[in-house]
Amino acid sequence: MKYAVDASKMKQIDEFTIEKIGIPAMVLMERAAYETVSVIKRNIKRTDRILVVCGTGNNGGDGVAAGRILYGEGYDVAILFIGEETKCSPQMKEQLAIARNLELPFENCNKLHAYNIIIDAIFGVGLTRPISGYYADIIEQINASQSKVFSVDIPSGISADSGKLMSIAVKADYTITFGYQKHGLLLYPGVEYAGKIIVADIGFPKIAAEQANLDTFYYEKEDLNRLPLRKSYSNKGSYGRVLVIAGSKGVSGAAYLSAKSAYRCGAGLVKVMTSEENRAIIQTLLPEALFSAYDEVTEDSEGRLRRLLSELDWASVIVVGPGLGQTKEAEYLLDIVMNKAKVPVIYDADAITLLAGWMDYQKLAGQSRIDYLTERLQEQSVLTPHLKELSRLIRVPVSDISDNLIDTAIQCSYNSKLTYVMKDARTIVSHQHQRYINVSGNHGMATGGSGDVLTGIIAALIAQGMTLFEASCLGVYIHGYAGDVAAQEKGHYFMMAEDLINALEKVLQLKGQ
Ligand SMILES: NC(=O)C1=CN([C@@H]2O[C@H](COP(=O)(O)OP(=O)(O)OC[C@H]3O[C@@H](n4cnc5c(N)ncnc54)[C@H](O)[C@@H]3O)[C@@H](O)[C@H]2O)[C@@H](O)CC1
Ligand SMILES: [K+]
Repeated sequence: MKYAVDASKMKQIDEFTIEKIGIPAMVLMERAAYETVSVIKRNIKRTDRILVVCGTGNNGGDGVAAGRILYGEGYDVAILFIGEETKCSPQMKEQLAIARNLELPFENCNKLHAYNIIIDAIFGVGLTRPISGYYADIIEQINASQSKVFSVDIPSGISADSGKLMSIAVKADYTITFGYQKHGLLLYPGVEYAGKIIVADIGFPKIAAEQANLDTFYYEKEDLNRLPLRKSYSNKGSYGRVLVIAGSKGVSGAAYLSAKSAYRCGAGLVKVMTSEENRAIIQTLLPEALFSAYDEVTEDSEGRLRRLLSELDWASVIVVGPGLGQTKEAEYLLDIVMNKAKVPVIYDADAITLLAGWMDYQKLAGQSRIDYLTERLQEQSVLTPHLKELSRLIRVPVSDISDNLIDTAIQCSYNSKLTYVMKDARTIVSHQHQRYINVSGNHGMATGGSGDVLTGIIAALIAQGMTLFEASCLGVYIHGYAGDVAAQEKGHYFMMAEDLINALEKVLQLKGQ
């Protein structure tokens, strides 16, 4: 598990390190420059011509210092300084003075084509407004060049907070980022602009991060070790009972995928509750699953309610929604789950659309929609909307959500005990003040049934004793990792949801490796 920061957290860490600990800003800058140089040296030739493009802030200062170090080692380097010198930060002024004392060559912009390596040190985490004019022209020229580009801290033009373009951004081959991953390097489109990302330690002390209360993290391969322990002295009762309330007349695929994924991730028992019509197909495709019809024709309504309640009591975790439809019947089932379930519930797909419909009906808008969910759903609930479903749920346009993923996640969960899994190319899991950004997965997973698999995985992890937030983060990571394995084996075009389930075999075996 690693933390990621936005611009304001990074500033807090910087300031604490400099002001409270007493490490001078110039020392940090020199270390940043050395780390940058060491990555660059590993990836260029002695004969390359290097242009360092520097802005007025400390990002520019890092660039000038890196240029100076390379120059000292005999590389062919020039500095292109863009901006007004009077507006430079104190450290940038110092770096410029040192470079001039050493008579480093300074270049002007129309010579960009004469260099084949560009160090992009125009803007870092201090970028606060859209880029225009001269700066935008230079960035356009960098992107049009054939040069190999190294971005210092973050590609200039990418928002460190959201990953969005501040009108235009440098397309880098490598990004050397300091101290911590930045949100903007993990989120789209920033991740595509960054190229290969190297997180370099430049000596921020641990205590600086602690006082900044870092609250956003991501997982890496070793986090697969978080999978719940399996004990040798155990039986199927030890690993929980997942009830999947899914599917409708003639729609059985979602229920099957969810239930099978839950089994494949270690759940002890999985029961599919679906339409009687799906009995034969579910029992044929997944004989391991228990079966219960929610629409048995022989029952009266009281008998039916009693049976449904006993199924809820049987479960240690409930999934409701995949392929359930939006009929009166689905509404009835959802209502029972919302009011009667005493165990964790994962609300997915049609269940989320139905919830949105209820709020439309009650004419709720804005924050009151989020508050309604907080009040109406029991604390032990996970909601797994993709952005379109989330848009319907909280009545915010999809474009606004995707421009402000992290802020939306904060808004949904800071005052609530619910866990939100906001599914996108970079899924965000949010619970109270903590957020997880998922970095596994690929576009081959944008295929029918992929979400049903995720729901099953999360349910299995909850069934085996993980907290809802932990299970959601790890579930999303495993799901994406399985997608990466499937893409490798089958290709992005060919792969489909069933391949994700098959790939779980390899992913889960990575635990302990
Ligand atoms: N403060 C520190 O101790 C350290 C900072 N470091 C570097 O410093 C960077 C942050 O430095 P700064 O906070 O000085 O900020 P930046 O260097 O990222 O850029 C801010 C400068 O650009 C200007 N600016 C912002 N948006 C603009 C726009 N759209 N058009 C034109 N000008 C614009 C600002 O007015 C300011 O002068 C980090 O990304 C990192 O590279 C590193 O040296 C490590 C230590
Ligand atoms: K930069």
